[in-house]
Amino acid sequence: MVVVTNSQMKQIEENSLKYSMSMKRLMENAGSAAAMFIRRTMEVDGKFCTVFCGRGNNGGDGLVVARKLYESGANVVVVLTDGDPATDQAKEMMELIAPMDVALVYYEKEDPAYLKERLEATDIIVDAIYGTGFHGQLDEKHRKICELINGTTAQVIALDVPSGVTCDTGFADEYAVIADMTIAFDSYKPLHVLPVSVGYCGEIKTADIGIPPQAHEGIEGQFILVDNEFVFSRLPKRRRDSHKGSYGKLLNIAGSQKYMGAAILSTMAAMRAGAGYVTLASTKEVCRTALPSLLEAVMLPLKQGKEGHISYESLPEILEALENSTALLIGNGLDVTQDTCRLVYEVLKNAKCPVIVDGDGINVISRNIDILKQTNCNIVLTPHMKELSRLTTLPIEQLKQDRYTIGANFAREYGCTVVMKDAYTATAGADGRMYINTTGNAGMAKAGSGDVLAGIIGGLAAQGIDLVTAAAAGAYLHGLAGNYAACKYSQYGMLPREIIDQLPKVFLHNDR
Ligand SMILES: NC(=O)C1=CN([C@@H]2O[C@H](COP(=O)(O)OP(=O)(O)OC[C@H]3O[C@@H](n4cnc5c(N)ncnc54)[C@H](OP(=O)(O)O)[C@@H]3O)[C@@H](O)[C@H]2O)[C@H](O)CC1
Ligand SMILES: [K+]
Repeated sequence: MVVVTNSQMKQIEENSLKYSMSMKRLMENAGSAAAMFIRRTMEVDGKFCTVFCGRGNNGGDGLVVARKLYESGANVVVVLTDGDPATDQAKEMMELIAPMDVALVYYEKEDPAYLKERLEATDIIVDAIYGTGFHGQLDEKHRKICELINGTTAQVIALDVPSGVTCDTGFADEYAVIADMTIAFDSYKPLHVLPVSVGYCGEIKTADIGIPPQAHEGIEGQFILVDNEFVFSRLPKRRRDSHKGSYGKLLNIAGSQKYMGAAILSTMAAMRAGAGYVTLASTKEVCRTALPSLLEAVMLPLKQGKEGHISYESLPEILEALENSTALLIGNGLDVTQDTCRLVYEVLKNAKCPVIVDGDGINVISRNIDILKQTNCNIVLTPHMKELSRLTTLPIEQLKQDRYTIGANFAREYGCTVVMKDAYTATAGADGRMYINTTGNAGMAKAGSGDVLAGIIGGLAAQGIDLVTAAAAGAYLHGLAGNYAACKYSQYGMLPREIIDQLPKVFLHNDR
């Protein structure tokens, strides 16, 4: 599905002007298409419609819808929420509607009691206050208006964007319009697919507004919704004539006296994700303890430092093992000590295979971010919000509002893939693309889930699956297996290890 950003949409609109299209025509087409969708979905003749129009082009589209619904027999009132239209084409639409028997009221000048009464009698509300031009938060006046809209029983149809939702981030003001239907003009925009905003849209329809196909040339979608088709079209079936060497060797440098479970979970998950060999490189104590749970893994027992972590003296053994590995996973439960910092830096500088850095590996990198520029390998980082905040040195509040832009910029600047773990994990590729994951549930919000995800990504990468795909597909598989685990053990009761147990079911259901 092609999803275009606000600026890409503007570019498409500009391109279309080169093919003898005009802004006025586009607005007329947008409003007409929206009115047609409304007519197709509900009875309009004789119904009460209230159209809320802002001062921008979204409001102009609303004026066209108002005219078309009036022509279809509706009793129409237009409420101008911000005074007269401000753009040329919206002004023209105002002139066209003026002679009609459509009441035009200015929100500020109207008696609130009349408006309340009118809304109680309204069957259809058209939200044309803000479209793609909205940014920031709703002001007090518009919050009141949106509250009125959301408080009615009328069908609410949003034009392009439910007002109060920001196009590219999906960030919604707490009073944003909650629509029953959103009519996206020409293309899906990020807010129509982003998990944070999709709930505000209701049913989403795309309307052809007459933009010629050539106007889309050269516009590449930046947001990709990861679904079953995306994942399983990229995970090959295993060949009957293959052997364990065909599925790669993952070196997993993980664990410490404090965090033994992280080493076990990540190793187990990598094996369940199909890797041919998985080697756990950890302290002797961790390896000995982990062995009964990891019968199929290869153990690389290393010297233990004073604080119970892998000693820096183990570096030569690790580098030797790295030589014949097809992927490296580093960081799960490593602990942050002087030794592990030096170890992570040296290993990253020497690695040539794809590398997945999780947990304490990320914390170590955050202390010396430039290390990412001194490597000769492809890297995936898998930070949760707090770790992303450390990596970018930005507050979590800011990340929550715009993690897509921030994550994409970070990925581009450091040439790596960033899996931003959250209720809805998003993976930023170094090429600026964003892969949105929708699987998963709140039962996965438990210590150890991240180790499982890192292991899955590592297991896929070891098999030669390109890193961005391994990361995006890994997040999807992890979430889906988590959903199966929640069905079996409940969100309260499920454990991260059960996500690993459910992974085979995900593969089985998809003939892998
Ligand atoms: N893309 C196309 O081909 C077509 C798009 N159409 C429609 O146009 C809108 C986009 O229209 P635009 O005029 O760019 O923007 P809006 O109508 O969404 O709103 C712009 C005005 O709102 C102000 N604004 C923004 N945020 C706030 C806020 N938080 N508080 C108060 N006011 C706000 C904004 O002010 P600025 O300060 O940013 O200048 C604008 O005045 C698109 O969604 C489609 O519906 C066409 O009609 C068809 C072709
Ligand atoms: K709108």
